[in-house]
Amino acid sequence: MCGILGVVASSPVNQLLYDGLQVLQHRGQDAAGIATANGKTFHMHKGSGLVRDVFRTRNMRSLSGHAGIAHVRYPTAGSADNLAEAQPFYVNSPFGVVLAHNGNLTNTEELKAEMYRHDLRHINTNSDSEVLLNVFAHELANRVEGFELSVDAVFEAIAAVHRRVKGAYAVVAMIAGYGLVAFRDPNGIRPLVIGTCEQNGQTEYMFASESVALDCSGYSLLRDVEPGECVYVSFEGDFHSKMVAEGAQHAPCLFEYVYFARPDSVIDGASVYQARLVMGDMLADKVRRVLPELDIDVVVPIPDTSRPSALQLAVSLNLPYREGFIKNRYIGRTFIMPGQGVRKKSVRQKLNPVGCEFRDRNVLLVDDSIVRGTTSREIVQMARDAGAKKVYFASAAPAVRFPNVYGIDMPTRAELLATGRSEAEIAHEIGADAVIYQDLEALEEAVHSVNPKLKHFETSCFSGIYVTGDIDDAFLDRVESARKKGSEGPEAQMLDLNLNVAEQNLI
Ligand SMILES: O=P(O)(O)OC[C@H]1O[C@H](OP(=O)(O)OP(=O)(O)O)[C@H](O)[C@@H]1O
Ligand SMILES: NC(=O)CC[C@H](N)C(=O)O
Ligand SMILES: [Mg+2]
Repeated sequence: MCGILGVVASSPVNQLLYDGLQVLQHRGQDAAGIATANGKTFHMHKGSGLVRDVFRTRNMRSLSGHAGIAHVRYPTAGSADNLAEAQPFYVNSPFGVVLAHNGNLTNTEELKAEMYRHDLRHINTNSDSEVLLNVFAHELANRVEGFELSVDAVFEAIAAVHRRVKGAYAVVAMIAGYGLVAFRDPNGIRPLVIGTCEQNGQTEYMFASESVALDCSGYSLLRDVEPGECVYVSFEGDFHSKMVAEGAQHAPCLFEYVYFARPDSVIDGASVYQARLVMGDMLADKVRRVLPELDIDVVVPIPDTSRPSALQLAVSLNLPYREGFIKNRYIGRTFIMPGQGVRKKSVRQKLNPVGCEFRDRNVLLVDDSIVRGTTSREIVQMARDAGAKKVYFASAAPAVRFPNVYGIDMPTRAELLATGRSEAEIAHEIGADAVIYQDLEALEEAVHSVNPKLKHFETSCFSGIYVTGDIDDAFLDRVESARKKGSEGPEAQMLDLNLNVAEQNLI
């Protein structure tokens, strides 16, 4: 899950973008980049690592201009350590276009072949985002009259992008000399909000993956970019928008509410914090049903993300809530780290038990989700080592049994703890006395209750139902066999998919 930002302002935006990226750091820890527009010139700097490590003063100075886009990366295509896949991406025709993308395309291989054969465009990395940029640039070039670009041409180009591209994409892009474009896929799987701020007698616009970036930058949340909508803000600050996708149907990703987004963000009109509180209430109901004897002395959250749900669960069950694990504030999020080895090591570095909360007690550990089981396995053992009598483990999300193909690195069924296992087997696997999962209907209801307008969700990792309608067993099998062949990380998968394209379409 990456984080994206875009801004059209009336004064330099380099610091604004840097500060905004720091607030979105939880969405991607592998690489960061900023591109600014100054007249018809783009300035860009990107690198591997955290935001604070990528930008030096000299880099910041070179990022001049009153408009810009920015990105923090959590790779789901290509590889984690390939700097060439850090974003934004740049292409020089037409006009010069830069683009930053959150999500994952599901027809990358077909598009890549089309690019090569019909559009005569070269794609130089394994990133789906570079493909997306080139589709946009090609469709834009087809609509340029003389040397002028009209707003309608931008809208038509994005309409054509929606016809060609499948999967999840929330995007900010800039066209040199013209303006900033923001759009979201027709299902609105990935989030994108618009904020405004009055400065120097002008309305400034900011686009961000999460509203928290607006709050911290002094912008007010205006609304979300609608699924299938295209928003265009000229560098002079003129705002235009149009619904350009056919058959858009809103189905935001449920996992944003479970794990990815910061709790202080509002996504698609639903407060993530409130949704997590309701998840806690609903999970408490489930715990009551599964453990009617309720032989629990204390509720302990697994920091950070599960805290609001765990707190509300404890309130609902009338049980003490205790911070039994202390989190090292200098270690990042474990789940989005590349490589199982580093993820496993990081759990122990990140979380340490407070002995007195476990000794001779029956504890209910609460996490937002169990994916690979990296965290839960280690945590249950730590609780036992600290002297717990019984260890129950509750998850505010249902069992994750299916790969995610829309921008979360859960590519194979084999690496998901819950695939092919009953709840008793999962409990055995992580060493817990029992595991209690939220029901999917309850999770959907939790988010729906916070914004009743949200009726459908992207639930594939729990349900196996893929909203874009183009994912079948053959697709998943291909991803899985690519992953099996290679080492860990999305790299092997994408390399293999590209080979498939070469075999099927090009040679
Ligand atoms: O079953 P797993 O594969 O371990 O994945 C699930 C865990 O990973 C995440 O924590 P993470 O450390 O990434 O971030 P957090 O501090 O925001 O909870 C999530 O909150 C779970 O704790
Ligand atoms: N998680 C994401 O949004 C990833 C964006 C893009 N697919 C990449 O791998 O760089
Ligand atoms: Mg966690």
